[in-house]
Amino acid sequence: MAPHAEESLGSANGNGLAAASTAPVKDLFQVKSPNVVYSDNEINSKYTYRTTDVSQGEDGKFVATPKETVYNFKTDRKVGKVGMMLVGWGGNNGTTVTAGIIANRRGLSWDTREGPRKANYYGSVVMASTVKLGTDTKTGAEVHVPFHDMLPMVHPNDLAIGGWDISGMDLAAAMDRAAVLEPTLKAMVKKEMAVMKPLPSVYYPDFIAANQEERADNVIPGSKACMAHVEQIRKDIRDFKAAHGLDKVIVQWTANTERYADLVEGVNDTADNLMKAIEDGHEEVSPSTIFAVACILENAPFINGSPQNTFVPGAIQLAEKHGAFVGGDDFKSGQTKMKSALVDFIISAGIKLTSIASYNHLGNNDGMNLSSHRQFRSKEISKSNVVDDMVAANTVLYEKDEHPDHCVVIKYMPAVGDNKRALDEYYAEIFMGGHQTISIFNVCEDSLLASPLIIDLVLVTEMMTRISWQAEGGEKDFAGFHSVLSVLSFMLKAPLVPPGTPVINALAKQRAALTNIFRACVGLEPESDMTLEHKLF
Ligand SMILES: NC(=O)c1ccc[n+]([C@@H]2O[C@H](COP(=O)([O-])OP(=O)(O)OC[C@H]3O[C@@H](n4cnc5c(N)ncnc54)[C@H](O)[C@@H]3O)[C@@H](O)[C@H]2O)c1
Ligand SMILES: O=P([O-])([O-])O[C@@H]1[C@@H](O)[C@H](O)[C@@H](O)[C@H](O)[C@@H]1O
Repeated sequence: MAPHAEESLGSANGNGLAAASTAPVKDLFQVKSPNVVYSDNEINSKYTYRTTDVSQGEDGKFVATPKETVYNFKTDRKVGKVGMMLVGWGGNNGTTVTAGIIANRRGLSWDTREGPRKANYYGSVVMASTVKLGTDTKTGAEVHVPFHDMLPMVHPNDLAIGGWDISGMDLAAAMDRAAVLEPTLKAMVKKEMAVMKPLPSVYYPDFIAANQEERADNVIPGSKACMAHVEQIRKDIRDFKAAHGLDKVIVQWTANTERYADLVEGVNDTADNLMKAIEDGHEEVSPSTIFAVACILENAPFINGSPQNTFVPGAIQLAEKHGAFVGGDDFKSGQTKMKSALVDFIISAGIKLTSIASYNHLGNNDGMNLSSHRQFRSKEISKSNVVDDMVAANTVLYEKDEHPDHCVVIKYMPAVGDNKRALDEYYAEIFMGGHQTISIFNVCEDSLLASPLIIDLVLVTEMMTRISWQAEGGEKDFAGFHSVLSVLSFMLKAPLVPPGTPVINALAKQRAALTNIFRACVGLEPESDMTLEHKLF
């Protein structure tokens, strides 16, 4: 039985899947410390953040100075009723994640040719991974807890789900079109999904491949930016929130990859110019930026799961101005997720990676859209930049501006459908003139890897709306994290970061940042893995 019992099943209708009634979640652990105070509504922690300031003297020698900053973190323990609205809801990812949540909520099992399968959240770092809490006082063994239990988080089974699509197909028919899930599972969720209808969306043909036009039968009138589109999307969000009695809505772009928008001074360089460009119907304002602006104005966090530059500088400035959360870009599901771990291992092992060849082919609609060069170019950028920080960090192996050869190839092969074939070759120089070649062949249903990321992005983003911070002794009152949620980077290929801050792509560092920020909210130190208790005795 799913954690949230049958009687909590929400109904499905044209507004989408209703939220389930949230059973109160019990704490799996409490921290016993003078720096942590639990009340019914809040967890308050005092956290000493320890870093090292580095300066370089005239003689070129570094001087490293330990630094301590004390923060107070406040976490609202009330989860409330949460909705997820997907742009591109009728696509492979949108239909798959919706069916997956219904199956988990109902605790479904279904037959496959390899035997019975049960609903699960595998591939979700929040729902299917654990975090080391500490060491057992008696046995010295490590104690791990489910990531989801680190803080009071919303459960995906309880999410209300809705969204938009330029294709008006109902979710059951769209799930069939996606051809991702087993027929036995589809049959079990078909009835609920057949009554779910995507809301009409904005469609500016020049931003996605021309081959997408045939499915665009559910569009809001107008083929370029206008304020009426912004207001319609804002109204859709308000109506969805009211229809399901929600406390908040998180919106994600899982629609087609768009071409990059040109960055034009006076058009999308500032918040005011972007708003004026929308008023004026400027052709460089994309549908995804229209959604971003609408969500910012509606204070609904907006996450971009595709690689295009939705967050033009004016959109970032608008989010900062309104204190609204944004995040992106491009779900990091398979080939790139592996690359960000493998490159980190190779280079941090002192092996000189000199060439990365990344090829994949797939036959789903995403692949068809990417068969158009301008849309592929958006994806090529997000898939290529993922090694930059790891290379730049190793000045022993690489001269300044030296980096491995790196190519990204994506081909559309309809026959394989959603079952993406990814082939990678990593070529490296090793000791005394030797070479190492690592070849990887990775087959996966792309949407089954991306759907758990959509869930993680909602869960972590929603959690971030309930965490505030204050510098100890500072005049400023408690405030939210910066509008650009770089803490989401573990789920994204091209992490969006606050302007002027570094981009971290190394997968282990991204996960550590996420888990250690959650640990700080309950007053726990980062996990150092030093295990001195097992070395100094
Ligand atoms: N593993 C993955 O599946 C994966 C990984 C990383 C990124 N992505 C990105 O996620 C996105 C979705 O992937 P998918 O496989 O679900 O693609 P898909 O083509 O199956 O679904 C996209 C949906 O968006 C709809 N759409 C297009 N323009 C729209 C608009 N302006 N408003 C509303 N709906 C619109 C389409 O009709 C379609 O139903 C793509 O951009 C893809 O590059 C996917
Ligand atoms: O996440 P990842 O596996 O590196 O990259 C994937 C690409 O390889 C694939 O071609 C594309 O269709 C998916 O949208 C996704 O971006």
